[in-house]
Amino acid sequence: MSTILFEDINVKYDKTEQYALKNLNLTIQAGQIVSLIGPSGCGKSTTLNLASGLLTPTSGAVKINDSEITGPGLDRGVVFQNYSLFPWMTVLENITFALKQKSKEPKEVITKKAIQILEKVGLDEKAQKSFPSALSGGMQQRVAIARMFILDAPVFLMDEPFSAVDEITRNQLQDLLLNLWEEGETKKTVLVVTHNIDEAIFLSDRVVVLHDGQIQEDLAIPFKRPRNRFNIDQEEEYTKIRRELLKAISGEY
Ligand SMILES: Nc1ncnc2c1ncn2[C@@H]1O[C@H](COP(=O)(O)OP(=O)(O)OP(=O)(O)O)[C@@H](O)[C@H]1O
Repeated sequence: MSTILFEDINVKYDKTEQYALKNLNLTIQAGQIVSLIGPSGCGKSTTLNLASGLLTPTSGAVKINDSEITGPGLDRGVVFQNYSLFPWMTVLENITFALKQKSKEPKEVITKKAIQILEKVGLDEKAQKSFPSALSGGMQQRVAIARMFILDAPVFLMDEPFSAVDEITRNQLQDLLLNLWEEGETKKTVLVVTHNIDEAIFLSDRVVVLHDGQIQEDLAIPFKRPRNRFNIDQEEEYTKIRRELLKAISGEY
């Protein structure tokens, strides 16, 4: 199990005056799902890119357990908004290619595992043989989620993973993510960037609101798992949390 630690982080991009992140201290406990939310430009993707190793902080350190992150690594699975698949490979090849990087098992075993996970996320043989461009956005994100789970990294990083799909598909993908996460023997540590308050509440153990590169609010989400979206939004606590987050996001404190 892996804890992600952001320690005294400052980030200033080249040729900019402002700091994108200022004195950020944040710990994502092992096995927790934490959402980052906040207005456009507040530093959500910058924070996620630090954890993925695509970006180095100007000062401070990002660690997984005791090890400082110095670049991308197989210990972190990543899903972006605009599908992280190789367009020149079929869906099945996208999964087997990823698995081959990690596993020395025979080709037949790898193919069998890939087919199993794709069936589990609801992609039949026809979809498996298709190229990503022939699939809907929702189906492509199913492939990206399948790949993330089969690679079995202890940390998942997701940048607006469901924002390009319609609301029904979005709900289905959230359920898929939570079902796979709950099934896991060792719980993955998940950091999700989203613009959607209801998504953040439904998925998360904690929701962190960023504002101008600083933490504005850090709220625990108390609802028991497994969650049912049609039950939790009836609870009084839900309305209270939603209101609190909305206020923090819009800068009314
Ligand atoms: N490559 C870059 N070069 C210069 N400035 C950047 C770069 N990337 C981000 N920034 C700036 O850093 C700040 C934080 O950006 P970031 O993308 O992390 O915000 P965000 O909260 O993810 O925004 P959004 O919700 O619009 O995706 C913004 O002011 C942005 O303009």
